[in-house]
Amino acid sequence: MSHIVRAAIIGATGYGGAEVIRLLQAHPLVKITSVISTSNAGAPLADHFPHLQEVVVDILDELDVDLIASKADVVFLATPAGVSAELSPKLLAAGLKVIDISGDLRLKSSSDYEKWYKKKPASEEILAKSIYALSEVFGDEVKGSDLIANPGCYPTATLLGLIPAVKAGWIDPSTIIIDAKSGVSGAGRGVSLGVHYAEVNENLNVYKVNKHQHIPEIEQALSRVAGKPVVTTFTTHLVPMTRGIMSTMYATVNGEHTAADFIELYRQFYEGRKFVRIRQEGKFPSTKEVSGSNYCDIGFSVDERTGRVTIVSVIDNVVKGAAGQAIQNLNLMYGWEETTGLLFAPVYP
Ligand SMILES: NC(=O)C1=CN([C@@H]2O[C@H](COP(=O)(O)OP(=O)(O)OC[C@H]3O[C@@H](n4cnc5c(N)ncnc54)[C@H](OP(=O)(O)O)[C@@H]3O)[C@@H](O)[C@H]2O)C=CC1
Ligand SMILES: CC(=O)N[C@@H](CCC(=O)OP(=O)(O)O)C(=O)O
Repeated sequence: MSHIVRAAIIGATGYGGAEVIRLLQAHPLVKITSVISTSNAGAPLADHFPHLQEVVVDILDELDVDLIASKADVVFLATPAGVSAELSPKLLAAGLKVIDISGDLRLKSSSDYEKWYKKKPASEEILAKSIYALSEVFGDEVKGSDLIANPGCYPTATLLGLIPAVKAGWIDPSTIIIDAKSGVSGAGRGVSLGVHYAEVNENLNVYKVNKHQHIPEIEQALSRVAGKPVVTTFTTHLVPMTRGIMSTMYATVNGEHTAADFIELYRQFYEGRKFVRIRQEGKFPSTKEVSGSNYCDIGFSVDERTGRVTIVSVIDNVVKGAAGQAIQNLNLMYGWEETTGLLFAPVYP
């Protein structure tokens, strides 16, 4: 029988942190022992998130590494870029396991991190130690590790949709184009003009064209799987909805593979992995069909006229794209069944 693992959440007053709390409170093998805020320590968490009143330990702790180490075994960082690069080494030195939901530890090249995030990178030692934990693909490396770089939201949807085909050599990686769309919660709880209701409602915005920080993350993973450098075109759009990511991907098919062939390839690749669901031929997923859940749903079409495949992949950005996958990785880290505490159906409608 497993012992109960004690968890602390840094960034508990943000969307990612709140979702870690919501999901962990139902996890049978974890107890939340500390919720942490840098700007509101001593205040009740319910002041920020009334929906969490009486759900967990309510008073926000300050960010003090020794205090965290005295209360917890594992720490989730749901913090802005730049925080984990500096904080992770201290947390590890205090004997804690670290699961970082930010982008700080995902890129193995510190110069890429500096270029795309415009922040000071983590040390080479920390970058070498962190495991890029796209659970269904690199999950074998997670067990027993103590430093997890949780994948980004867009990369999760995109990579789960592309990797089986790239690995099998069924698509030409140099032809991949990714058209991605996100709900507004992906931008976090902080208010800015770009997420203002009047700017987003009944509007469709393209943003960070050829400048998005997830481009090097997607290319890093695709290059690893392809065994050669891969560059891609990846474009993001903001959609007037709260949760959800849809990544629509196009690539030239190598050889003669039908949509039915792709479906079979992906079903085999993800066999036994409950959180990736492959649609039947002619069926495509919508974001609402995974909302509030840890599922990633994928559909296919092959156009015989162009020789291209269209792959559509959807996730909930805050669950599979952040907190849910982080808990899936916690499960893998401790050698538990990866679905523990996560097998709930999407919220529909
Ligand atoms: N939202 C999403 O869908 C996804 C987000 N992510 C990533 O997860 C991270 C968190 O995102 P999200 O929750 O949306 O962001 P939010 O802006 O909603 O929350 C971030 C939280 O970080 C805390 N914080 C700010 N500065 C510091 C600091 N210097 N040290 C410690 N904590 C700090 C703040 O709380 P306080 O001031 O109380 O300390 C704040 O509530 C980001 O790196 C984001 O890019 C990744 C995947 C998906
Ligand atoms: C809608 C929206 O603004 N989404 C954010 C997602 C940010 C994110 O998740 O950042 P990291 O994965 O790099 O931590 C964006 O596109 O930048």
